[in-house]
Amino acid sequence: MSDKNLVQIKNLSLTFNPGKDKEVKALDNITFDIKEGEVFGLVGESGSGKTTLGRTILKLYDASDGEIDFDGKDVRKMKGGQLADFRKDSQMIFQDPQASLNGRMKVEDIIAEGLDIHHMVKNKEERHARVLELLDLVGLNPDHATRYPHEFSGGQRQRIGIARALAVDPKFIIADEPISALDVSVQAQVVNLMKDLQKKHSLTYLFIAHDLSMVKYISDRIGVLHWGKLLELGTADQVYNHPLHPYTKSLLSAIPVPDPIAERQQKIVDYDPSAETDGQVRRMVEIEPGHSVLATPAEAEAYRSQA
Ligand SMILES: Nc1ncnc2c1ncn2[C@@H]1O[C@H](COP(=O)(O)OP(=O)(O)OP(=O)(O)O)[C@@H](O)[C@H]1O
Repeated sequence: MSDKNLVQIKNLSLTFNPGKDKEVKALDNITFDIKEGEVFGLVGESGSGKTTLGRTILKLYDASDGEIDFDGKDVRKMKGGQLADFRKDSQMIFQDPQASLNGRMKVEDIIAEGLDIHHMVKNKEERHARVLELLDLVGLNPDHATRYPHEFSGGQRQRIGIARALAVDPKFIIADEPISALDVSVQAQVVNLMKDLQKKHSLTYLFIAHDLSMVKYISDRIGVLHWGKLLELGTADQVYNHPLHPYTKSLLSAIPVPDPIAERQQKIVDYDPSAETDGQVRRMVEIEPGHSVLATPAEAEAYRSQA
């Protein structure tokens, strides 16, 4: 991992349907950065704003406020050639490979779509050779190129999604719950593959999940999102093994324990979110090096004595 920030997000907010009945503050003043070559895990329960954050970083949604920089360039202002380069450099892997792969297209054409759009191959032979290379990279066979998505298992389909994302040599990948729809038995394989590819190709990931256990394994740092706010940010070890915010503690306590005896003793920590709406101003405060929590000055003091 380098010291350079590839992605910098500052005071990012997005309100859907502003001023209307259905107004939702999906992102609320979020600030963090992702270093080049880093795996940044983003966790939070359903509706916390994870997908919205990913899509806003990729300029698929327009932010209401704040800054997004990618490789030193202002994403919100990108257009023309600069936007086209950004669309190539940043790719997405989706939760449900069944829904995100066009069922009427052969695997070869699915994987090569980005190559065609960005004019990255000169002819059919080069295109085919690149597809075979990508299939091999994600652990699939050359004869899979001529098949359709429905002929594959969930894990294999996600490998196709990964090959499609990697085809255009991206720098940054947002993986939006890439293993949630898969059988538990293949989840680890897909995470391992993603980890290997990240190292091999010096990729930077934003890895989104609702469960801390998988994110902990793949991430360098983890951010915890709730109701559109980043509540805690730290290294995977800090957040997973030494959580500070009560919401993070609650999330951790809900992770299923595979040992039946331990499970009987497992105590779910309830979270009372009323503090989030008490009208007090909270900022991200660094409690120990690299470990920050959204807190009032008084709460920060309490966290400090706890850490
Ligand atoms: N296009 C949209 N228009 C209006 N509201 C939206 C839109 N997309 C998301 N929201 C709302 O924004 C909030 C955040 O949703 P988002 O999908 O980002 O959460 P999430 O953490 O990704 O959840 P999940 O894990 O279920 O995908 C939710 O209250 C959701 O209803």
